[in-house]
Amino acid sequence: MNEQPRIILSGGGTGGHIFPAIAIANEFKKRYPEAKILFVGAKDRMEMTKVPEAGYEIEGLWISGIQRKLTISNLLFPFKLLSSLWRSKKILKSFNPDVVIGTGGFASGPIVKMASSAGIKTVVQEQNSIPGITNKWLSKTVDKICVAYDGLGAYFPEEKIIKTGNPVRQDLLKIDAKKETAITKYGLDDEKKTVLILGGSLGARRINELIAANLDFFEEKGVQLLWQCGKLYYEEYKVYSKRKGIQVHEFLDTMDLAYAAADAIISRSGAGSVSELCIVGKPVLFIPSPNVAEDHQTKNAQAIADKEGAKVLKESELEEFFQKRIMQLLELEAMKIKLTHAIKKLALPNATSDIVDEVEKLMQSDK
Ligand SMILES: CC(=O)N[C@H]1[C@@H](OP(=O)(O)OP(=O)(O)OC[C@H]2O[C@@H](n3ccc(=O)[nH]c3=O)[C@H](O)[C@@H]2O)O[C@H](CO)[C@@H](O)[C@@H]1O
Repeated sequence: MNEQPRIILSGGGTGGHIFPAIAIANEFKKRYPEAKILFVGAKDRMEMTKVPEAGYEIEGLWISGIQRKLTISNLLFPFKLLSSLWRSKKILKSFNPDVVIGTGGFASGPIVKMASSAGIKTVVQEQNSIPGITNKWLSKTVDKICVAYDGLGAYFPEEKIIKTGNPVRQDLLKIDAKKETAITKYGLDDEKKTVLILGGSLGARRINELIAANLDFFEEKGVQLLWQCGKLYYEEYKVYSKRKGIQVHEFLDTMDLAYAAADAIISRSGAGSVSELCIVGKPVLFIPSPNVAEDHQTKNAQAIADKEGAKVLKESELEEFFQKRIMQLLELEAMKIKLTHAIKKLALPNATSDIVDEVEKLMQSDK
């Protein structure tokens, strides 16, 4: 194959779409150090900082999602879409990619669509068991669709689907040897148990409220907290970092170390978080977001719980069961062993490499 493939990656809005794209880009760079890679995202969204931090260039489109209510942003949507399609055409013409890969989110719609209609090879990667609007829209015209769950034939053309799993950043694949570094990095007490709290890439209001209401409980139990509260909530919650044994972070940039430090993890069940937690293999309590399309986070979490790989609590059950469940995860040795063993079995650690294999095959084909 050409040693200098030209690749456009596009996905964004939330970390769940950005980090898979970065993992794929890194795998390409490993295989083809001379590869030319460009990201395309949405102006003002998380990708505009996270992608340059990962060492890649990004172009931002004027695009946003459609909300379910009447807003100014919705009224502007047709104009944004037209402007983004036009801008995408220009980007494709000047960058001249061999392939365009979309990892979901509204940011990826225009560029992947324009690439398909220009006859450029295209792939989308769907992280969830129920696809988002953008990938459904793109599925008719793209060449291949890499998925992480069975049953997506209900939404996508069956002949295009390849089950690969979700791309996970390389540094998360081996965390067992990193505990000591993690304890030093986060200044934790190695005599105490650590609970890591994750609200997905943007943070979760209900989880933050729950943790704030249980700070005395954790202190009584001698448990320290590594708490990612999200950018939107940081101003409100950072004050709790003043308490001993509690660290509040807006966003964790070294997730490998955060996972390595944890004795138990409380997390939303976005697809990327779930895929990573299977690889990490620690006791997990999922609290799915009830505010996502077709309740897909509950499905993501339930798929793991059905195989006895994690515990799940709905937001409506937190009052009654939260304290009991989290202490079980920290204290019941037999349960901990059973859960970690079962969740690890569900890991698909070769996903990134399998996706890049599929993209390579497509690039070599006549289409
Ligand atoms: C509210 C919402 O719409 N959530 C969706 C979003 O989730 P969200 O954007 O939260 O994404 P995921 O749970 O899939 O992944 C979160 C990613 O952010 C990283 N991370 C998180 C916190 C942190 O401090 N540092 C950090 O690096 C994690 O390591 C992981 O790679 O996209 C997912 C994948 O399409 C969907 O399944 C979720 O339903």
